[in-house]
Amino acid sequence: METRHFKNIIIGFGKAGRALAKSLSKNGEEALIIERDQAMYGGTCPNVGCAPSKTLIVAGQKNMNFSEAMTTKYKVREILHNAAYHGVADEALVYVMDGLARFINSKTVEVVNGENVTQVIGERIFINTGATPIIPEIEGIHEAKNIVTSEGAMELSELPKKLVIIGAGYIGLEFAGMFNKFGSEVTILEPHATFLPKEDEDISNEIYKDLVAAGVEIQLGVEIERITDSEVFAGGKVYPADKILIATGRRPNIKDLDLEKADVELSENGYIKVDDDLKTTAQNIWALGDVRGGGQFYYLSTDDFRIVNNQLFGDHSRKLSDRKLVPYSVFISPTLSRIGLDEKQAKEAGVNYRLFKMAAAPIVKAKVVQDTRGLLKALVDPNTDEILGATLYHEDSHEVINLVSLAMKMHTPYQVLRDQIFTHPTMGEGLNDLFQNEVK
Ligand SMILES: Cc1cc2nc3c(=O)[nH]c(=O)nc-3n(C[C@H](O)[C@H](O)[C@H](O)COP(=O)(O)OP(=O)(O)OC[C@H]3O[C@@H](n4cnc5c(N)ncnc54)[C@H](O)[C@@H]3O)c2cc1C
Ligand SMILES: NC(=O)c1ccc[n+]([C@@H]2O[C@H](COP(=O)([O-])OP(=O)(O)OC[C@H]3O[C@@H](n4cnc5c(N)ncnc54)[C@H](O)[C@@H]3O)[C@@H](O)[C@H]2O)c1
Repeated sequence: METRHFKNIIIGFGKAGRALAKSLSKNGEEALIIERDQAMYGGTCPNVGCAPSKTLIVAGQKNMNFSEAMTTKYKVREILHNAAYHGVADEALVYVMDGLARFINSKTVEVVNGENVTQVIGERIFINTGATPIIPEIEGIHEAKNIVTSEGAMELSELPKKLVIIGAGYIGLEFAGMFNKFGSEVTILEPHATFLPKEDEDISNEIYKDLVAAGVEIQLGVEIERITDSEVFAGGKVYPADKILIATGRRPNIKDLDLEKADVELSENGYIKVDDDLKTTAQNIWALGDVRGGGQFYYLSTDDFRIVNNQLFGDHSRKLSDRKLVPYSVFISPTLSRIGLDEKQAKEAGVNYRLFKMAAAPIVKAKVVQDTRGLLKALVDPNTDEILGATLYHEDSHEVINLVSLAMKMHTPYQVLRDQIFTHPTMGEGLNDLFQNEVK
């Protein structure tokens, strides 16, 4: 068996891994990046995650039909896939190896590619293997022919007439909105009795109302009993389906890694355990991105890269524990975006706050784009005037939330956003209005 030595080995071609490979090369160090599937060069986001799903969502909003949208998605995916691959593989000191990686010990990794097995020995090893859909144990799920995950749902050659989605999380809601826009009859089945339990009730009520008004059926508090090729039995009812999308969360890709051989331990929730430097329990091994838990977002994988890169080539000041504010956006229509505390959390934590709240309808840009749905909320610290959190449910909120996020990070008093000059007409101007609308 061939054995090769590299100073740095990266397992998985995810966002953090490819950014790190590039940086290592730019800093004069050799890096091997191992990927089990050539179609996944670049990882989940450009190939089967964020980018293709958002391309389809936007295509639907532009009133493309399903087939046109799919053609567009394939084009965008190819561009992003190639850019991700060449952005790394063309680096002078980066080597790409195809195959499934598994540990032999904490310095040695075996890479299996069909009949070929290569051993690679590395001084440092970085695990960036991402996550994969959870398929829950529901009777019939493994036999039923029309089951898809998010990946399969974005590869369909025909629009399903009736789509049943199991799970009302990020993927469930985004795909519900998307397929509904293309013309599918969509039903979401969710065992949790509360819709969007993490959000304030006034926000989740608005979203529920808008999805139902668009034609999405949402069944909450239903236990999924059984699945056949064309039906889902849940909560004592039968839901006919041409396709059944399983959107019940994603688990870390660790099954094939033989982590115990490298003394890499897992945390209680089953993700790779890391310290404040993203080091695992093995001193020469790090874990980055979805595989280590802590929020499955592209931008957190990017930020994990920044932490490790700062250790290797910076002043080692950047720590995981510094990451206190993480915004998120759910790409339904309109988009839900949030950062920091909402009212529910503030009350639970006994945090005093001033509440600012307004409907999206008065914002001029909302009228211009003829989408006046939505609600904006922000919490402000009564002592410091700093923003404690904001939930924005409106057109383009995924852009506006980044302004609020920056203001919070810079400890900017809310009056700055209230009085800021924004260009017109933009949804950002809504912040001028929001911070004048205190609820007393
Ligand atoms: C449908 C969908 C939509 C999403 N939308 C968004 C969004 O809008 N915004 C957002 O921020 N996030 C979104 N996400 C989440 C986002 O895609 C992930 O958080 C992010 O891509 C994780 O990247 P990563 O660096 O952890 O690894 P990944 O990009 O998942 O890469 C891991 C790579 O490792 C490879 N691999 C695994 N095991 C091995 C092994 N043993 N040997 C060799 N290679 C291996 C895999 O094939 C894969 O290419 C979405 C996810 C999905 C599924
Ligand atoms: N806009 C974005 O940033 C974006 C978009 C898509 C995905 N993602 C990432 O991908 C991850 C995975 O998304 P997801 O929607 O699969 O997971 P999720 O954790 O967001 O939602 C899973 C849903 O499935 C339900 N569920 C769990 N087990 C079930 C079962 N056995 N039967 C029926 N329902 C069940 C849960 O109650 C929950 O509502 C997200 O956590 C997110 O981090 C992000």
